[in-house]
Amino acid sequence: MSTADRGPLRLGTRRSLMAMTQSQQVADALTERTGHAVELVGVTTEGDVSKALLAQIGGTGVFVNALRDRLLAGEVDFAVHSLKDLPTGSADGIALAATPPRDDPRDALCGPCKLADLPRGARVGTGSPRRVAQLRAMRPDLDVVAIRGNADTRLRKVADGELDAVVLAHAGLRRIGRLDAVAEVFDPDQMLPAPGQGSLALECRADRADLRALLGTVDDPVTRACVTAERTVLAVLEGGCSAPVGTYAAEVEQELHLTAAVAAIDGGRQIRLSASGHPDDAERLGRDLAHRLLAQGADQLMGERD
Ligand SMILES: NCc1[nH]cc(CCC(=O)O)c1CC(=O)O
Repeated sequence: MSTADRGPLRLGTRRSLMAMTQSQQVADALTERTGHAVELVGVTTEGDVSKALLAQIGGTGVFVNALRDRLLAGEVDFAVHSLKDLPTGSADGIALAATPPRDDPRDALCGPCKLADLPRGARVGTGSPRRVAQLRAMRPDLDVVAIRGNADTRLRKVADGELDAVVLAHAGLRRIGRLDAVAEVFDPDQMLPAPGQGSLALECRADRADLRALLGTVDDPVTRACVTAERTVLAVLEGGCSAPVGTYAAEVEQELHLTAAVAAIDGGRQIRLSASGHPDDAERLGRDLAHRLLAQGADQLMGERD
């Protein structure tokens, strides 16, 4: 039976507002391009129920594995993930069928004022070692507090006065309709985003050529090249989403520009390098840059924990 005979395509998604919103956007884009109806199937993942800090459980696919299990069992046709939550290694039997056009990849400060105007010793929440390291590099006086929970929960801690500010992904805030909370959007020169931040990933079973072609209609090759370069840096450095690794790639006039940094968690030292090349060589660009970072001591910096 071909895909067209099966009724609506079943899209597996996490149940959070952010996940549901981004999945519905993908569903609408697919229906517009292909005429296929798409229905959302909510799936609870380990990352949604575990209380552990992401820095401890992250990088191992806690937001992803349950969705992949549903794909392999044939219970859903494809899954939509935040690309930043995908482990860098490939998964048996699973294909990355599309990366739709990327949303804003930058991080945002949510609070009463810009970072420079926060009082000395202000309490700023984030669970990400990458954000911790870069925040401390800019403002060593801050009290950086480890938090987790969905974006709404984190914003509530600011509203309740428990924290002075939190750092969140601009893309996620836009998806949950909370750009009103943003006081400052960090330029990548100040804070390099996580590899793949702001991008989505559509996965399906590798043996479903029909689906891969159908999902490919929403793929954006520029996004694919950028996130390939970024994720290759992370893969070579063997870090997950919990590693203090920031990257940013952009394509300008058919040239791919990539910047990557590894930062000590105390903000004391950072190694930051850039390279450019052809978008078709995205993987090599990422690999070469990662090896240059390692040659300058990146692995030693990543190993330093406080
Ligand atoms: N790990 C949680 C997560 N996964 C993706 C996003 C944001 C949206 C995106 O990057 O696409 C977030 C929240 C955050 O970092 O603020």
